[in-house]
Amino acid sequence: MGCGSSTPAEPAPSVAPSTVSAPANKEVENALEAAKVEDEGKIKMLLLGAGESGKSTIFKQMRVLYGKPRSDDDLKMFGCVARSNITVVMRKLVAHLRDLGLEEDLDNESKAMDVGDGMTPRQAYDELLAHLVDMTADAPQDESEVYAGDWVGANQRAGMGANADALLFMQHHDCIKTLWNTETMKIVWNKRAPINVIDAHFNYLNDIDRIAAKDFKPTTQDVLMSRVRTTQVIQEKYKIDGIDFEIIDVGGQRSERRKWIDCFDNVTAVIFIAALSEYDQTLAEAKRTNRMVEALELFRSVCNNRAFENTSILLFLNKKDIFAEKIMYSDIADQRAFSDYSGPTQNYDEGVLYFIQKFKDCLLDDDFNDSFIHTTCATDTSNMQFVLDSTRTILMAGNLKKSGFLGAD
Ligand SMILES: Nc1nc2c(ncn2[C@@H]2O[C@H](COP(=O)(O)OP(=O)(O)OP(=O)(O)O)[C@@H](O)[C@H]2O)c(=O)[nH]1
Ligand SMILES: [Mg+2]
Repeated sequence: MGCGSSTPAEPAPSVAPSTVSAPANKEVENALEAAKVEDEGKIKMLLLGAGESGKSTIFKQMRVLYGKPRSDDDLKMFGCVARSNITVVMRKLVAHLRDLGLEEDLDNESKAMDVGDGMTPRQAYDELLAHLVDMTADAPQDESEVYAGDWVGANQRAGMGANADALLFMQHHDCIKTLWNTETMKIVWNKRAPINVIDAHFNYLNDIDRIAAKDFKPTTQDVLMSRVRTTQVIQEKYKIDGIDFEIIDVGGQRSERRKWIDCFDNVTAVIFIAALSEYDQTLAEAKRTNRMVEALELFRSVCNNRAFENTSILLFLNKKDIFAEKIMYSDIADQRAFSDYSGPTQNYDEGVLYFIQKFKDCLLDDDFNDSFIHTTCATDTSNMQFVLDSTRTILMAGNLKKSGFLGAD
């Protein structure tokens, strides 16, 4: 297989025949046979889907459920990423507050508050606008001073951009907290669809003090909620109940998809992940394209790809938690692409069924009729344990042939 990987596959034995004696030849044959048998018993799962659908989160859950605990070095990197994620989301929200013309609301809120010696929401907003959005403020404080005694600190593995944003978080977390806790910000949050923020970072924003603390050590949940765009094919191997599993994660944004084809060989199952909650959002990389429309098109092309003729295809409709929340204030039928939705508003079950049908409509034949589809929350370990265990059982039984699965959970 041609995938680049963080955990390279065992190299297949290869020796040029002309240089090998007869007994050695036998050894090579045996080794090749052993490798083939090992490969045949192995279950190879490929995670596919558009950007931000949740592939890497499921990849991380495999490690939580079946792999080794993270090293401190890993956790420091994720700590740095989590802090930078907060700066990214806040930068977008502050700019959006301005674009929505809500500064006056913030002023009114500030006037009605008695903050004593503390800062008003308007002051917090002005500071964030200068430092995070317009970059009109002075150069930041010395990094070593900010990170003195900090467990996470700066982290080379997180990359330059994440380090710069994590530093901004450490310098302005008081302002971020003050502004986040305003009524005006609640309005901005509910109008976030056009600005493509990561919904899971809502939880980070509600936990600023812990994340800014010098002894902050990311929890498993923090790691699962952290966001780094995948730009490399990554694979990991697990032995579960004596069976070898290999799971492959790829980048889902448009520019990453040309790398997918290198991973198509000998795949037992494709797990296609689509975010249910993204029906009212547009792509990060193409602002005019609805994310759900993109996911449907991508699903169509994956299911009808000849490379997967003999491959099981499973569909995970992910981010069900965000979908459940969003459906209460963002109507499916308000989206041009889904104006044919005729079910009741604010109805989770009807909304899910509608999108399941949209995915089924992508198939040329009815092979998928027997299939199982899971609605998932990739950041919820117990939900993923249930889903991945049943996926595993079905794949191991070998009774999934070019289909997916449909199971209410
Ligand atoms: N609330 C919630 N957040 C989720 C869920 N699944 C993923 N996320 C979050 O969504 C963000 C994007 O998820 P990723 O796993 O990085 O998405 P991806 O599909 O790997 O994206 P690319 O690497 O760009 O292809 C992360 O911050 C996750 O924590 C979910 O079911 N619920
Ligand atoms: Mg990813």
